[in-house]
Amino acid sequence: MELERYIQIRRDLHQIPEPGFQEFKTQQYLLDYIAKLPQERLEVKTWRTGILVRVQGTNPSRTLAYRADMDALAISEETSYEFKSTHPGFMHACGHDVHMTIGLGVLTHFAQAENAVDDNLLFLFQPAEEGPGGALPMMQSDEFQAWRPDRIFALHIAPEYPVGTIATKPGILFANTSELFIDLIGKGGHAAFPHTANDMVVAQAHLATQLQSIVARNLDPLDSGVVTVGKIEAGTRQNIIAERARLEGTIRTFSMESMAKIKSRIEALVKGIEIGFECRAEIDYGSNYCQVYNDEAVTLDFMNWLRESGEATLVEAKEAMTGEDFGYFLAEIPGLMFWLGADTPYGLHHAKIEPSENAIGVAINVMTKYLAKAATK
Ligand SMILES: CC(=O)N[C@@H](CCC[C@H](N)C(=O)O)C(=O)O
Repeated sequence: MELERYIQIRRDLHQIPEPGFQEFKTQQYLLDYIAKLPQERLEVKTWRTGILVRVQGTNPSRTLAYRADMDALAISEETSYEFKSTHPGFMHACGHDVHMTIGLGVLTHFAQAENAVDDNLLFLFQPAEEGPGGALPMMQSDEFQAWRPDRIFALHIAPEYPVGTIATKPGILFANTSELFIDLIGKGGHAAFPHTANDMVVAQAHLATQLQSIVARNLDPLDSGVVTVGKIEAGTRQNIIAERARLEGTIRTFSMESMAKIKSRIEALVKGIEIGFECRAEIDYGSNYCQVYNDEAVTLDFMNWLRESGEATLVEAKEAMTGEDFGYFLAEIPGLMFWLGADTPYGLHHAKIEPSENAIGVAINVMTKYLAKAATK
């Protein structure tokens, strides 16, 4: 494997980050690369801005899939890279450039005649993982259903683990998620006459603080949940009372009961704000992802193989409050997701994150060897 070649691909992809369902340049870049591979056993389809590539097996009885997400985040990059994003305000800050590169690396290996395996292999390049969610509609598409796999695998870079480490576990790995958008609509006015207005900056500040009481006071302390407000917007200038405010956030839980409980508490608190501040509120839960639940048998097979082969250092992962629409694939198809050590001091979604590119070689090696074993009778 030529690691330099894949590092260059990752850098190329890093420079063209695009938001969900707008991955046009990314899709073209991947298609151009795929077109240069030996085509004898390849079949390629596009679905919206995504791509499906099937590598025909020599004696197939099933199909094994690897899925990579494609979209980027609305973050202004602050890395030390010379190959920074060329799309102002957007950045691959969640490793999807790395995930796609690994997908191309594994695909390149199996496209070579000498590396043919018995079963079919399917490579999914999926749009819109960060939102609004590409996994569910991709799964429901005719393109996917015609090639529906029997097993499915995905990985996610993990800043906190050293390169050469893979962390996973059977059962729940990532949380259920729901986006959260709350609009508060009051009455604007002159800054000097607050008694004639309903100030949505003050209402929003109360609400943002109250929302933090839900996990602390309404959830069983032995359960886990997150309510994060990541963005607030209000007002137009310093001497005008704001007529509108908007809070944007996300909810995370490990059970649907806790998700329902948190949502009902949000609704009660928002009602209280409406009454207390004589305003109107609108709540929108945006896109919701189901938990990432790793199939027990498939995960234990992968973990045992990794332990025995020594291709990477295996760590038993803990559940995380991250979300992933890959959970939709796993709800129907046995498979697993794992964390790939990428050793960077900045976390996912940080403007300075610089995942180690050596992780690319580790993952290509692990996935080609594991898929070769799993797809050979
Ligand atoms: C791996 C990762 O970071 N995934 C995202 C998924 C976001 C889902 C949705 N847009 C939301 O915010 O609820 C994450 O933030 O965990």
